[in-house]
Amino acid sequence: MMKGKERRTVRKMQSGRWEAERRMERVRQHLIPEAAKQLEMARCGGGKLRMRVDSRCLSNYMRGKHREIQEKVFDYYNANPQLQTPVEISKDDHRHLCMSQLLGLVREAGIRPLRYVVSDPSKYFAILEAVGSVDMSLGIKMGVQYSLWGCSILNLGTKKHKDKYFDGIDNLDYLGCFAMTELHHGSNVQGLQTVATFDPITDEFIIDTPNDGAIKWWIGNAAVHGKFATVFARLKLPTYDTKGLSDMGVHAFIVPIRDMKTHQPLPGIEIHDCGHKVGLNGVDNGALRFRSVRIPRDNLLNRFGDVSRDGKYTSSLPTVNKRFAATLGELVGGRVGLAYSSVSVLKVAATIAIRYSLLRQQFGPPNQPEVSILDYQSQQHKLMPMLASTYAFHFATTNLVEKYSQMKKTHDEELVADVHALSAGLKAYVTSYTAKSLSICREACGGHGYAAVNRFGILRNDHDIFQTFEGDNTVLLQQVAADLLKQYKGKFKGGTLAVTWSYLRESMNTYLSQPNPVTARWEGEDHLRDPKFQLDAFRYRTSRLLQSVAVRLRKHSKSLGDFGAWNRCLNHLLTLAESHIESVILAKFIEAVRSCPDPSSQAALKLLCDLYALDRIWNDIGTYRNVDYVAPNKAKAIHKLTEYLSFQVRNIARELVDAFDLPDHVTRAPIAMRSEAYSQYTQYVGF
Ligand SMILES: Cc1cc2nc3c(=O)[nH]c(=O)nc-3n(C[C@H](O)[C@H](O)[C@H](O)COP(=O)(O)OP(=O)(O)OC[C@H]3O[C@@H](n4cnc5c(N)ncnc54)[C@H](O)[C@@H]3O)c2cc1C
Repeated sequence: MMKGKERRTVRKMQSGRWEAERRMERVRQHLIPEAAKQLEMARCGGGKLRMRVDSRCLSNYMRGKHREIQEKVFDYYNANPQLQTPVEISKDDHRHLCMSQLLGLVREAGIRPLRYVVSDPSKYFAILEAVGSVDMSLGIKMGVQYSLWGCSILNLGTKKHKDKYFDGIDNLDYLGCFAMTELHHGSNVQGLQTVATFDPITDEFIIDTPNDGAIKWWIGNAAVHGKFATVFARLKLPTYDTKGLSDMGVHAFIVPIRDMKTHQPLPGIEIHDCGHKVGLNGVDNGALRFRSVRIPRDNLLNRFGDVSRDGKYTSSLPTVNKRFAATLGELVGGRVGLAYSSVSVLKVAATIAIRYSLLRQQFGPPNQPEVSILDYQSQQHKLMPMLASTYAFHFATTNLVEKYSQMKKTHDEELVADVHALSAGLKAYVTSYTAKSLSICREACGGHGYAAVNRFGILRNDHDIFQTFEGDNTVLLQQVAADLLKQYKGKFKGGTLAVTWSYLRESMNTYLSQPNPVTARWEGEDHLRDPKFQLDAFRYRTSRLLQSVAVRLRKHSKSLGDFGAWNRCLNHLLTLAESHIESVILAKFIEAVRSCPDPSSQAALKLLCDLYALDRIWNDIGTYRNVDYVAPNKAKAIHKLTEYLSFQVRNIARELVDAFDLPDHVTRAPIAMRSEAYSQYTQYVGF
């Protein structure tokens, strides 16, 4: 006699098998003949589709070493319903709630982010990611306090600043802002106009907003909560003859903006609210104007340049440009955090869209049950390459975080350059991809995707600005392209290549030769799924773009000058940067597949990795065709295989999103609940 539990297990297995059979029948008869053939093979022992994924096992491989603290964050907010952000909330209430959420995390849950920034940055980013899943406004508010205000003190200041401010920042007594952007200048930081003039008589700096264009704008934490701001201003020093002032370039200064007791703006400081935004309304962005605000000389964050009591300037770095680069270089942490958090947004969105697409049924063969919308090839085309990209980005950004942590420990110069370019490229690429995907997910969920409670609208509005702040994506991609060109030129001068670009060393010799007409025709599945073919294809494209843009720039600079030539080739340069970043992402994904110890998880990851690679190649098939890297028959085979891999991923899609390990109280959308999704949705509406 079977016991109750055994009976239930057998019933479950049977129903699972019947469901699989039913699906197979539907596929065979109506949907995808090619896929049906494969299913048939599987049944006859071909085994191709017998992929079993243990989502726990895969999740363990993915989750990284800081999952515990993320669970602490999730549990804390889950246990405090008053701290959960409702779907409808006014701007003022949202700001207030967001502040309470942050205070709760630090003072009740006892999480001290700034300590982790110093001791273990990857743990800090894990907290930031978890907090952003609770409410993106909270993630950004925390980022402003710790990644921007806190890190400006840690990275641009010296010991005296750390000693004075560390604890207050960590425990939120010293809420602060990062005041770089002005009304007239955002991306062009060297164009900032706020001035800090040294007064040798009083041993103070005088901070001034010389015109309306120099009003600090968009400053997070400024409108309501901030007590301090790190203000970026042009340092002006009296000349030796004391008849004029010399401009030493942009420097950072600590400026108290509100009274510690009364919380009123301090004399000379005018603060206004930037108002209601498209998203992130839990963050109080404000505008600041300074009128002869005096701060002690000690408030200059003096790691890269200092002013002595008698007004002399000293720096270990020889030029304004070098000091400026060093200052901005220290601020990459914010960018790393955004890239990492953007992947987390993509995971939430993909989970909601895929779970719902598995649940939702529309139409079907005559006289048979309706099919799940994820069985439609078009739905697979929308969501499966996105799922593959989410995995790809997960490994790439995890690696970025590790590199950043290592850089902070070693201060190795090569690593610093590498992290700088990589964080710019990944931030730009991943946030753009996520922004587009959020709209695709909304649409993939039809009308119910439009209900605010199902989250796509809020996620889309909150995340959209990730493409702009911490460096506009178009501007960041240009930094990547500029770095590639620098490496390319260096190579010809006999220099070495930074780690991330090291593949170019080979590319100069191999990839620039004409494509091989024989391999251009190879279309076998084994060849197309060979990581070597995939990486070669990505790298070939990057190397070609790099070489051709270098030639074009040289040609145009003769008549247009450097600035004009750069602008003439700008779209080409952006394509180059994206191509390079895709190569880096693929290389990391391939490495992650190879290192996975569990065979079934490894097989699932390999499938995703192939889909990521082939989908990207197909996406840019025109380029490959134009240069005959891929012959027509091969292009067709790539397309067919991409569709087929999407179908295969569909079969394990549930397990793959489960492996993201996002509890229902984090995804929150009723349509994506693991069970009773429809009834949770109807309950929300009031039935
Ligand atoms: C919600 C929010 C919060 C913010 N928080 C802060 C904060 O706390 N502190 C702070 O200092 N700042 C903050 N900012 C400002 C933010 O960092 C800037 O908006 C950002 O750096 C972009 O600058 P910009 O707005 O001047 O855009 P612009 O530089 O004017 O860009 C506008 C457009 O021009 C294009 N463009 C600009 N330059 C080039 C170029 N060289 N080549 C090609 N295209 C170009 C861009 O791609 C973009 O499409 C925040 C902004 C927002 C909206």
